[in-house]
Amino acid sequence: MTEELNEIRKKIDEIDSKILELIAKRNSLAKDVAEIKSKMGIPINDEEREKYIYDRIRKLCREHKVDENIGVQIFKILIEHNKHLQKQYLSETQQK
Ligand SMILES: C=C(O[C@@H]1C=C(C(=O)O)C=C[C@H]1O)C(=O)O
Repeated sequence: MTEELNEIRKKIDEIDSKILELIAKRNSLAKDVAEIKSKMGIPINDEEREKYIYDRIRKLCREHKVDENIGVQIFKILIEHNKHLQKQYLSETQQK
């Protein structure tokens, strides 16, 4: 029983590591996006793009039988954090 639980927890730990790796990859794109937007003179926030992402996430949730609200909540955190990183990057680079 305990061995089986440990095995399952090992799998969960591996999945968590992969999720974190992907979050880091997503975050790392913030600088590139911010750079391009700054050059183009367009705002960091893009509501249309966010709507597209949320609609797509809802669809993926339905396909994978994941609760849509959970999916949207997770991506809200990721998107808000990405915008924060973009703002942080621009304020750091524009000060120099
Ligand atoms: C990354 C972008 O900037 C913002 C952050 C987004 C995200 O984290 O996916 C989406 C739209 C923008 O509000 C983008 O415009 O693609």
